[in-house]
Amino acid sequence: MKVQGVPMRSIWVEPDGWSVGVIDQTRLPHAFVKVKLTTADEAGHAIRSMLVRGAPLIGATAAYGVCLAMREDASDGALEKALTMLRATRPTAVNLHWALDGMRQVLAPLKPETRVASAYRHAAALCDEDVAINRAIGEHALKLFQEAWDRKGRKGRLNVLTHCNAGWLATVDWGTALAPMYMAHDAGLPLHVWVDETRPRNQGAVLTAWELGQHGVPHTVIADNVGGHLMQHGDVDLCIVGTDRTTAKGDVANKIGTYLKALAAKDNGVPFYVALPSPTIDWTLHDGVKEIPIEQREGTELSDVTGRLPSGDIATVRITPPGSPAANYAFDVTPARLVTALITERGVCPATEEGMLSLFPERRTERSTGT
Ligand SMILES: CSC[C@H]1O[C@H](OP(=O)(O)O)[C@H](O)[C@@H]1O
Repeated sequence: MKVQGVPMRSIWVEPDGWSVGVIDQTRLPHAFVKVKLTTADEAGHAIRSMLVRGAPLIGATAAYGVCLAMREDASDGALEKALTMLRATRPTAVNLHWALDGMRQVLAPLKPETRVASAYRHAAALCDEDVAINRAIGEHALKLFQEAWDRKGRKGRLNVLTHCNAGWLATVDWGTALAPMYMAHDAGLPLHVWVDETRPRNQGAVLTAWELGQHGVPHTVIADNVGGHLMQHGDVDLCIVGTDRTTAKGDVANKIGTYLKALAAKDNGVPFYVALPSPTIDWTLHDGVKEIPIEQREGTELSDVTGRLPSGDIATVRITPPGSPAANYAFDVTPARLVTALITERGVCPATEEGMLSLFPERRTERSTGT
């Protein structure tokens, strides 16, 4: 997408042909800072610290982390060490494991001296595939936006609610849940986006609002607990969110608070869509609530808030009493029964096993043979 009118992706290989450029998302929206990753450890830290975040971008960063590791030492031991380190960075987004499994599958059979070039080729292909997937998701979701606008009699504006950031900053480009927002806005559909602030890391208030503002998409930042009230008063025409891991039966892990939004949507008859790139499907899982690992992060992410002072300086302040512990669950699981439909790069389907297999029939044979 564009930043100050300049097209760019969220991750790129620098002109030196090997170091990896990313945007420091912990500095947004007050500063736009690019960071150069030069080692696998720096890539691992970028993921753990959420300098880069979002399931697809985590996968892409990990893939380039393997590239950086191979530059230093392309031995079998170094490959396994890098894969293990990167795999341990964050537990919930399955794209991380999908990307690393792919890098291992490509590199392990090769002679060490050929691994670096192959690693960069595969990482680049993974990024290009992500962009194509997200563009396709956007096009499929755009049709749902247009249907919602028609149902509304094309009056007023189309109010869409989203949670967290599933924009181009969470992917290599376009985003998943935000891709149709850009397309709808560019097509002239009078879209307005309710942006959940998304405590405690505030990916909505900080990242989604910044992205939409950069593209000129009308939006309003709201507290996480406002969405239900807006739905009760007919001010939300549809919800669309991203996902970090979706099971073979359509249970959706996403940023903490998504489940509560889905409950409110169900109670008010508001369509609740999940933008789902296929690398985010974990075909091995069936019961998301029981089986999807939920990341728990430092309590200080909840007890402390960082922002810009009137002086323009950036500061961090504590908002909780010194003695109060804070529990920081980073994701929750929305059961498939609360999801109106899954929007994948191959089209839209019900959040059911049969619905997903109808779009990914090759998985049917795997499941029947247990491969
Ligand atoms: C398109 S995946 C975006 C997904 O990732 C976010 O989590 P985090 O910011 O912690 O990486 C959130 O769950 C988004 O929906």
